[in-house]
Amino acid sequence: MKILNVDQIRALDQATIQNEPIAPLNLMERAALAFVDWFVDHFPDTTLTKIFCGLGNNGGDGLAIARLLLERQYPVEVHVVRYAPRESDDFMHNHRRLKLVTEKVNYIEFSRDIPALRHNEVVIDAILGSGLSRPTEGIVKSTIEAINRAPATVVAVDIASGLYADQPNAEDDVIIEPDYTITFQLPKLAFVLPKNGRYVGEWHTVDIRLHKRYIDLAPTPYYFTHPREARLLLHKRDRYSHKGTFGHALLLVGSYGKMGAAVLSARACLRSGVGLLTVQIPRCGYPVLQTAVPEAMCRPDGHQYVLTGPSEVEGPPPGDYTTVGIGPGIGKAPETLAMFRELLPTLKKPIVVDADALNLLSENRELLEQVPPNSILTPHPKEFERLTQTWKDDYEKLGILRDFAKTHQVVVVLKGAYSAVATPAGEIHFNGTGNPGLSTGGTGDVLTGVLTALLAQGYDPVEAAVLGVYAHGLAGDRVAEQRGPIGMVASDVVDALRWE
Ligand SMILES: NC(=O)C1=CN([C@@H]2O[C@H](COP(=O)(O)OP(=O)(O)OC[C@H]3O[C@@H](n4cnc5c(N)ncnc54)[C@H](O)[C@@H]3O)[C@@H](O)[C@H]2O)[C@@H](O)CC1
Ligand SMILES: Nc1ncnc2c1ncn2[C@@H]1O[C@H](COP(=O)(O)OP(=O)(O)O)[C@@H](O)[C@H]1O
Ligand SMILES: [K+]
Repeated sequence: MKILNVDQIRALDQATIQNEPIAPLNLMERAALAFVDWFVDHFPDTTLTKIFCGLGNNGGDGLAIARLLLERQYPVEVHVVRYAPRESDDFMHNHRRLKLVTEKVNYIEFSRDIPALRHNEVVIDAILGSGLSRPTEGIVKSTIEAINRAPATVVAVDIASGLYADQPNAEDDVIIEPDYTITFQLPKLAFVLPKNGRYVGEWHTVDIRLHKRYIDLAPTPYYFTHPREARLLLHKRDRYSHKGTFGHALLLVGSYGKMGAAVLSARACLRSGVGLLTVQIPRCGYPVLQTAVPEAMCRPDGHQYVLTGPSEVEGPPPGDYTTVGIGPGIGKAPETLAMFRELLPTLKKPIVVDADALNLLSENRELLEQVPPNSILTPHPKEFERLTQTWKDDYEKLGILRDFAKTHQVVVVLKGAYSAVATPAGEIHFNGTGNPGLSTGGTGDVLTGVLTALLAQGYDPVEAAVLGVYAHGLAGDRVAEQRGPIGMVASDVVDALRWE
């Protein structure tokens, strides 16, 4: 699903109006109806609903929503924040329509006009939408502050008032802090950026049938992975397949004290459909791995505690495996760096690079050029900062991320809430699965195993990253559903992986 910028959203509205064709007022009615359909599914008709409207089209939406809820017998109060002398045309039309249904429309010009808000009430925020062009001030700002102080549940129409859809806000901007944002047709870039968490809440898109052809043709580097899109990436298994069909992966993982990372990545790799798995671990990990992961073959390293490369047992060179996953738990010993330095030029196919292997790249930047093209790098923000530079805001970070993936021709999974998969072509795919329960040691090692398995099965690296990140997050969501997010451990995530 595409993420478009504000200019494109405006053009998309116009394209819909001209090509469908549909009158602007009817498009607003359709938007209001879609919002109301969601709203009545979530709040009973006894909910006292206070709708705050601005004077633009977001306010127009709010007035239409008020009328539609009144028709459905909801107890509704309308409060228009009168911050300017002029209203938009569609605001005026909806104002007239609303007046046919109720005489009671309140106007907020001064702070004393702001109504009291209680915990069992719902506030609908329709003050400002995607037309925001400057920081909130005056009575708009005071109203937003009052809403944010109140214990009521807040639902934002399209986007929280005061939040820019596609550019950074200033630290001191006053912005609605909604519980929910119900947005029209496509998500906004602002919704998936860490700084904005409290200005978005739980967000949902509602379909208002905007012009499909315009959306299909609109150029954008930003995408949000819809569950349907993720499922389409999944390869079907042939009836006559055999274990050779699904690749032979080599994981280079673990060190003394961090053998858990090796076990987690190996188990996740097996649970993600790899045909055969060999794991090279320092000698001290041999009994651990053979016991915890009997399905994997083991290549004990010549070194007792860290990876050095040469193995005690015969085996093909790493370049002969279908793919290699390296990093979880390996540490940064000089011997391990030497191994990494020797290994990289021998690899020709895409690999997965995580954790300390990424830190080795940051500290030895010349190695970056040796990483096979289209490899998948999976940094968390700190690791990514070490690989690149600091950023002043989330938007600058996205620019750095796109540049890095393009310059080095790699796929980068920047992990966290809404993990971002950056492609060598400069696109970014945001992932919506996962929850804060995943913020616990080892879940990243699980992701490395997942991605290594997908590469081994012949997935295109971008598709592997998008699908793997999606499935990993979904596994976390299954665990959260069953036992709650707090106390989830990485092994639970492995067990909850499903490929269907
Ligand atoms: N155009 C369309 O066909 C549709 C638009 N829709 C709604 O329209 C909204 C966008 O409407 P608008 O473009 O009118 O935008 P807004 O409703 O955000 O209002 C913009 C107006 O407010 C002013 N303004 C901007 N920042 C301000 C601030 N900080 N303080 C005070 N005034 C400020 C602007 O100068 C402009 O006059 C969307 O968010 C959505 O809710 C929906 O009805 C769907 C269809
Ligand atoms: N709040 C969150 N919401 C969704 N996913 C999260 C959240 N916090 C962490 N994750 C996911 O958990 C994983 C953590 O990886 P990482 O930081 O490398 O952990 P570790 O190094 O301990 O294995 C990543 O896949 C990340 O996207
Ligand atoms: K709003």
